[in-house]
Amino acid sequence: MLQTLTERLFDDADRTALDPLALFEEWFALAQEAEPNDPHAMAFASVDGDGLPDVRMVLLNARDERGFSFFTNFQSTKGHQLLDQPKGAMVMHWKSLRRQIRMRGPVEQVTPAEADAYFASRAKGSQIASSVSQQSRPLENRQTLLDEVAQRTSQIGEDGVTRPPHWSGFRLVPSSIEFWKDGEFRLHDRVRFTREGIDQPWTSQRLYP
Ligand SMILES: Cc1cc2nc3c(=O)[nH]c(=O)nc-3n(C[C@H](O)[C@H](O)[C@H](O)COP(=O)(O)O)c2cc1C
Ligand SMILES: Cc1ncc(COP(=O)(O)O)c(CN)c1O
Repeated sequence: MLQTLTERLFDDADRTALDPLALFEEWFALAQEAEPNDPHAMAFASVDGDGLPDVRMVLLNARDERGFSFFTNFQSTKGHQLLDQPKGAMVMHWKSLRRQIRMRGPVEQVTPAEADAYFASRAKGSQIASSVSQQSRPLENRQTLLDEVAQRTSQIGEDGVTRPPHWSGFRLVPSSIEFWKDGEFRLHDRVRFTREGIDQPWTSQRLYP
């Protein structure tokens, strides 16, 4: 009988040839079926200049062998933190599945072409919001934001919205990926994959829960 990747993941006799990115896809597909909303939401942690961690939710965008990306304002708090210290960690927790995936690693910027392509695919309202929002900076009141959006909307008219140069994507290049699945009486299953670099092989290890 054909085993799922997850069955092989937690089968201690047979884990060697497993690709954590393929496992991610298996779990993410289940999450897309089961989660009531935002299966692609992830908490993303960065550190500030004092080494104090910071964390917020973002939406996972593209993912491939290069890493896992999300889009944001590079002038936001997280933008400054990640430009200054390009490393991060993320966690996705799917309550409906009782499963968690964590990753850590260096962070790089997506290419301008990738950012342009994704920005162009977004709803015009979201494009305008991203071009107006001075994300993470003080806002006097909500009406100010609404006025700025209205002004930009009438300026743009029927034209397309150009991606602001400070709105782009960060890509987490995982050096570790951990899979966690809920078990009875807290006897959860955990397996962590690590690698020395992006072109190095993954090795895996079961961990105490
Ligand atoms: C489910 C969810 C998804 C979010 N996705 C994003 C996102 O993809 N990009 C983004 O910039 N902010 C996103 N936000 C808002 C961030 O959590 C955060 O408030 C904002 O980016 C400012 O963070 P910062 O001050 O640490 O830079 C999301 C919030 C939630 C609750
Ligand atoms: C401020 C902000 N920017 C970007 C995003 C990503 O969403 P999308 O690119 O799908 O509009 C979100 C999602 N909640 C957001 O809140």
